[in-house]
Amino acid sequence: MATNVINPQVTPIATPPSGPAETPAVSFLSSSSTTASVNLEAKAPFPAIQALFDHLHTHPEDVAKLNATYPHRGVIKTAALHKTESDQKFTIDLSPMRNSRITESLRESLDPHGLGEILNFFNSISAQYVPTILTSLSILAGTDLSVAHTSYNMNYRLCDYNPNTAAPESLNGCGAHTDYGTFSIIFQDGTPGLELEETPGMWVPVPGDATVVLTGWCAVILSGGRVSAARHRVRRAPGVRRLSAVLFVAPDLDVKLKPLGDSQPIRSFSDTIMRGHMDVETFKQVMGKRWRYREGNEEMNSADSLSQDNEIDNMVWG
Ligand SMILES: O=C(O)CCC(=O)C(=O)O
Ligand SMILES: [Fe+2]
Repeated sequence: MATNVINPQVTPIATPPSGPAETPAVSFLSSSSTTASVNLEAKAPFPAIQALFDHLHTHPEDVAKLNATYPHRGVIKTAALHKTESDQKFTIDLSPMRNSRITESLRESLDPHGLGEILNFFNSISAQYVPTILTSLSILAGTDLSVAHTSYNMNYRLCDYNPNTAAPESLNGCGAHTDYGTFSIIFQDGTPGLELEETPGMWVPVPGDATVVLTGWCAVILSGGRVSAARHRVRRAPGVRRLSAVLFVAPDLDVKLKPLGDSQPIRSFSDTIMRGHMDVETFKQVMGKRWRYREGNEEMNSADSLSQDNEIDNMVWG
């Protein structure tokens, strides 16, 4: 069993009581920390993930069928093939809602190339670990976060940082960002590249075989600022392929984004947040636009692109 402590000088302060043998041990590093160390027996099925990417890279007819299940934005994103300035990676975005649109016949074509195994992995990880992690995070937040997570609003993402992109020498795998939701569990194939911003501008590498839980904007808001968000990025080594699998967990789409519970927030939030004027769905749309721009999957006018970071800060903070 691997224990991945990213910042060992900080004493874990929130370890849930030990439960049955299969209960994962999750320890967050400190109340201002942005990462958790996790003991996960589970390893993501990277041979299956590689097989799925390899198959889709060479079978455009299956890409077209997969994308047709979510015509709004597609499922496999390959902007990095022709955009040098965007993130140099390919992604496959799945979610329980989208997966229900994948037909039996498409499953029959893609299951031999890993899809079935990958979906089983995400489904089992979410059932096994998400409630425990929410419980641990609730200790740090000082309030029960599970009340805002009743519908399992999740996304499953596979990333292929592949040397075969438009800018093979670019170090930019995934630009600096903070995830929008409550937390994300990142599984890695052993290849380094993931980095956390410990203090502004100071990037700390995460070991390539660590599984980490990173908190996002919704955790900051719901916890009244008691939980901080983990800004992160992925650097590429030219010529080296890196695979990752990420499970994103967010509050229910209709939840009003404001500090939960009765205690006073420890940071000053904007009126929009304090009055609960923004729901998770709207916040996700604003964040998603910025996200797709960075990844090269959506255009944005240049005025928007410059102000997006500030836009989120202004929306959240007073
Ligand atoms: O590939 C990784 O390790 C992280 C990816 C990531 O941060 C994301 O997709 O939000
Ligand atoms: Fe992320």
